[in-house]
Amino acid sequence: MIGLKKTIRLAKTARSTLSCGMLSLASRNHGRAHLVHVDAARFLASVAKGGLKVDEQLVDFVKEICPGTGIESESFWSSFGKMVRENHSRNKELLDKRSAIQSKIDEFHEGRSPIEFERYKKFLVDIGYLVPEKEPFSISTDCVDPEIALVAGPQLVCPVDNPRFILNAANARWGSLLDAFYGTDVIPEDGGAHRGREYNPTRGKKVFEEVFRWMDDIFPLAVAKYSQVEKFSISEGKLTVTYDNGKQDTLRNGKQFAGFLKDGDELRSVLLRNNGLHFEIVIDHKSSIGKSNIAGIKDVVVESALTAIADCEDSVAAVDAEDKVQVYRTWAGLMKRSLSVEMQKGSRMITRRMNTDRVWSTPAGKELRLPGTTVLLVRNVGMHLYTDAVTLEDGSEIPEHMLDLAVTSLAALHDLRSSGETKNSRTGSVYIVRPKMHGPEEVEFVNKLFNTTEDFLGLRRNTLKMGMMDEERRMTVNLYEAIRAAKERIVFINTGFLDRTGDEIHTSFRAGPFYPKAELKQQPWLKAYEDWNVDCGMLAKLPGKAQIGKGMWAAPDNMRQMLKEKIGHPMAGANCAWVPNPTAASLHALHYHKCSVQQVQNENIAGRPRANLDHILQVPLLKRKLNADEVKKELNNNCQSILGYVVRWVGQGVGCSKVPDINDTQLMEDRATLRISAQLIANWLYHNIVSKDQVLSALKEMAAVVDRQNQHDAAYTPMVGNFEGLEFQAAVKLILDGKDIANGYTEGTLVQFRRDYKRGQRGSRK
Ligand SMILES: CC(=O)SCCNC(=O)CCNC(=O)[C@H](O)C(C)(C)COP(=O)(O)OP(=O)(O)OC[C@H]1O[C@@H](n2cnc3c(N)ncnc32)[C@H](O)[C@@H]1OP(=O)(O)O
Ligand SMILES: O=CC(=O)O
Ligand SMILES: [Mg+2]
Repeated sequence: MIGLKKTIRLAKTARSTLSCGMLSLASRNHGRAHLVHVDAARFLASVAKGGLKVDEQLVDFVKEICPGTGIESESFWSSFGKMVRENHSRNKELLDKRSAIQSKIDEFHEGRSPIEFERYKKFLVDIGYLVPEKEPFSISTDCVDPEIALVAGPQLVCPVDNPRFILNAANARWGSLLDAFYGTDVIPEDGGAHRGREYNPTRGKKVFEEVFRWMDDIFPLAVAKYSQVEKFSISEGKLTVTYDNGKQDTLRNGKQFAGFLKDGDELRSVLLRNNGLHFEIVIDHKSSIGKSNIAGIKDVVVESALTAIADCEDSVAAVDAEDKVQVYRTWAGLMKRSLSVEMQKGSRMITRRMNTDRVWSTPAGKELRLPGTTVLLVRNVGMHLYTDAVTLEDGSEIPEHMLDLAVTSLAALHDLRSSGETKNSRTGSVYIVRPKMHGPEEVEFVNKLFNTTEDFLGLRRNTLKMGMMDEERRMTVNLYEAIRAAKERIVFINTGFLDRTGDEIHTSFRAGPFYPKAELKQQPWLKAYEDWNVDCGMLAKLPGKAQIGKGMWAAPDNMRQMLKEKIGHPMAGANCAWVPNPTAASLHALHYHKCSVQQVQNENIAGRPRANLDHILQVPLLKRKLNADEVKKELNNNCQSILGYVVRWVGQGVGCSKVPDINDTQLMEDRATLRISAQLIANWLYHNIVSKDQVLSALKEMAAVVDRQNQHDAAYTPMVGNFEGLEFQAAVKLILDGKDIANGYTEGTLVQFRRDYKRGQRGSRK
């Protein structure tokens, strides 16, 4: 604990004041005096490094991960300090520019309805929102792993502050298709095929029927069906199947046979390949599942998530040095491949670690080695977040993304420098996803920070690759130029349609009320935005070097619907699309077998006219009258989602939750989905579709529902009876202040309330 005397001494010497655990420091910026308020305990527990004040937990952590990277911690802080000092003002300038542009747009719309389109478009050019496009170009990114550059497949996203989940994500390269069908709603539970605690053979039979149907489709046999196969064997480098009538057959396309494994004379595994993705038939006649079918198939394992994003951003609640160290330590554990978790699985304790490579024999008898893990990318936070884990000497917080960039890159040196057989990147790259950038100028700035980071970590130029989220409206409309600004290191453009929807509302907030959430998705802007992203990616020649990616399937329990619909992503020309968990990755992988993305890109997309920018700029304003029931339902639904998510964020530090909507559909909620819900209600409030009283009473009504949903969670504090509590108040603020919160981002509010919550907890522990 910090001594009171020391605190008071510092308060005096720094011409500062101390109140309620907060220290107010007098500071000057660009010649102007201002007060900086900092958490006294944190400020005093920080250490001077590189002209900054760094929380000692972070100092210790950096010391801990430096050995093996070739970087000394002192030199790291000194270079990092220089980067921050040289760039924090520019960061602020760019954020101010966002606000200035937004104010002009607000002014444009205020009191003017409907939008005069040509005038609006010209105005966007005049204020620098829409920038002119320059001459054609192609990206030149090199040293990209094939999982990103060449093979299309699912991309899993996972909060990096949860070691149990993130290890699962790293290992989600391979997943059991039998389990994916058995354990989800893909197979209906009627006709005795229910899921239960014990294995249900009726369901098991249906699972096999369904899996064989997919195999017949993807890896057809020349004559008959997989359900009729009694035996798999290998002779003279060829796969032979023997049917139950004794006849023999082989694959219609022999090239799909990629490898096998034998135990003595017994065939144990048959490996098939299609569109660069693998499918393994595991054979064991003695296993309980193997006994249930004539061919002795114990499992069908599919190559699932080729890549996974370890998320430091919207699915994570990291508000201070303690949380950031947890995030970074887990990422470092992945980069060192040393991360492990002792965990209870059923009635057993197990240790989860990262898988090693998998090895088969090729048909020609050579070794075939395939990665056992996904290629990991790390998503840093956006430019608008500031952290108190490191401050300038005057106590003001530094841009958190700079810290993320430097520390996640430092940790990744363990992978780059590793001489081990199994590496995250076999081509010597580090993959960093950058969210919420608003156009080329910001990309250029971030690109410069990448250069600086490479320089002080001693990395070859463009080792640090950039994944670029296309999730802000100003980013979308200037995407081609944004890609150009990072053309030597870009490895993906991904349509984060959730943030993008939130920004769609916030940007044109004053123009009028927006459609309810479900209808918003049906409006022309969304399809135009999705197509435009693919078109810009094709024009800049991403295929073969980088991914064109699509967004999250946010209903983790609706796998049947996902299996039906998410094929739309590869069919639209996307090399990857996001899934919320490993099972979804195994199922979504089937889409990339059915659809060759390369073929779609070459035949359907290359050369087509680019999607229409005018459609993207059509603001999806409500064009019909909503009745009272519709308003109430939408209001309740959004309040339920907001509270269900916020209550765990503020009270438990959980950044991503599964929250039931009003129809009892479990939805993945993160900061981006929160942004949509909060912005929509704030927008309706502003345009008098709902009143403040209606909002507050809906929140109270839904608080009771959310309390009930969480009643079995011992760590949960109910909101009913505690409406003054931080959890409830955070939700209120997100809506009531939604009009004025920069870009409608939720993180500032969440962080503030979570920090207060943690401070309160620390106080009560004293
Ligand atoms: C807009 C955007 O930014 S989208 C990107 C951000 N969103 C995400 O990253 C979503 C990630 N997904 C998740 O966090 C979770 O799946 C949630 C919160 C949606 C649901 O979590 P839960 O309710 O705990 O999941 P559920 O009970 O269905 O499954 C838990 C099991 O699945 C695994 N799992 C769930 N999600 C993931 C994941 N993303 N990666 C790896 N494993 C996962 C867990 O490890 C656990 O298995 P285990 O017991 O063997 O460890
Ligand atoms: O980050 C993803 C999104 O949809 O937002
Ligand atoms: Mg997002």
